[in-house]
Amino acid sequence: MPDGLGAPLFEPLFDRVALIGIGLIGSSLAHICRRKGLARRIVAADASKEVRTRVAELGFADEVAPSAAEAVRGADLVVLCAPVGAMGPIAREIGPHLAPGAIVSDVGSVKVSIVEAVAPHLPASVCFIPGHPVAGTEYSGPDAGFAALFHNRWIILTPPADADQKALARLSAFWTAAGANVETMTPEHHDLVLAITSHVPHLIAYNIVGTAADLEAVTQSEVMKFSAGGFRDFTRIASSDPIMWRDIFLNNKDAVLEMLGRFNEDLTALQRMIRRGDGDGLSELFTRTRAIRRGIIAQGQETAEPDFGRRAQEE
Ligand SMILES: NC(=O)c1ccc[n+]([C@@H]2O[C@H](COP(=O)([O-])OP(=O)(O)OC[C@H]3O[C@@H](n4cnc5c(N)ncnc54)[C@H](O)[C@@H]3O)[C@@H](O)[C@H]2O)c1
Ligand SMILES: O=C(O)C(=O)C[C@]1(C(=O)O)C=C[C@@H](O)C=C1
Repeated sequence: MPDGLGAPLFEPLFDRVALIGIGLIGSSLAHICRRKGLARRIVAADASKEVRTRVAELGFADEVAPSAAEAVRGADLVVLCAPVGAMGPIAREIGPHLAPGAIVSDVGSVKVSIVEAVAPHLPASVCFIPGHPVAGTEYSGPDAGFAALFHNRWIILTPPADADQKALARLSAFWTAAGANVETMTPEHHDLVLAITSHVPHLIAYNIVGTAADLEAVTQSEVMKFSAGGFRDFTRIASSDPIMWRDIFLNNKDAVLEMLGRFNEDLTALQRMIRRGDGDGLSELFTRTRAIRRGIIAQGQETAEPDFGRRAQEE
């Protein structure tokens, strides 16, 4: 049955793509590279021996390198797919082994701190174009990836002002062929936008699930038994990878705290409406928020019942 991802390219866009860190995102990139013929050779590296063994078993890479330094040798595209806090140390390791002219990118969920941590370790002969696919699930690890993850999702690239335009076009073509829509912006703006659209929502989910877990008047079995709708959606988000999210909050501190300040002010206003019995105020806000959800669906960013490969994972 056709998978909706289109035919493979006639010519691969890259000779050797090195993916460093093979969890959900790294393995999804390997799958789509293979599925669409984006690279002549896909090389995988991961700090964990267990993960390297599993990647070799799963067979979605042509080669599993013993180290990141080995993986990047001769690569014309290197994509760092590790947790945000690991990007700087990886850049330090691979810097001396990068091929001149290589494009180096990443998929980290924050951008300013990654640019600061990675750029100083890269030689002037490579082109560093940071990136962030706004696509994911609550699952992690090399078994979690699937080729359609980026399909019809955004990839945000944050090229430096003096970035090589040919390299930018080549990386954009790579993501477009992977099914994504490309947008460019500064790292600072990226971090502010993602603070409100992704980071604070995750913090709220972690917080509400933690609050429910700590209640004395409602038992744990009641929380589980009556989690049919809203709370259940929060538990999905709050089951996301702890290391990944620890690193995101530690590395997008200013923007997250700024958005949390705004969130707290609005929450206080809502609290007041409830206390004062301001039904008009509540329904006016809820009408506005419903329109936002409908706008997202109309843009095709969300389906009524998103799956994102979850069914396969849960079986
Ligand atoms: N999960 C999502 O929804 C999502 C979406 C978009 C972007 N991101 C970003 O993508 C990156 C990867 O996320 P993921 O969900 O694939 O994580 P994951 O936990 O599934 O996989 C991360 C992998 O990186 C490896 N790793 C850790 N340190 C390393 C190092 N020093 N060298 C080499 N490998 C190392 C780990 O062993 C693991 O296999 C993160 O920066 C995250 O912020 C995640
Ligand atoms: O769909 C989910 O489970 C996600 O949390 C994906 C999500 C997001 O917040 O939208 C999470 C982190 C990423 O950096 C990008 C995407």
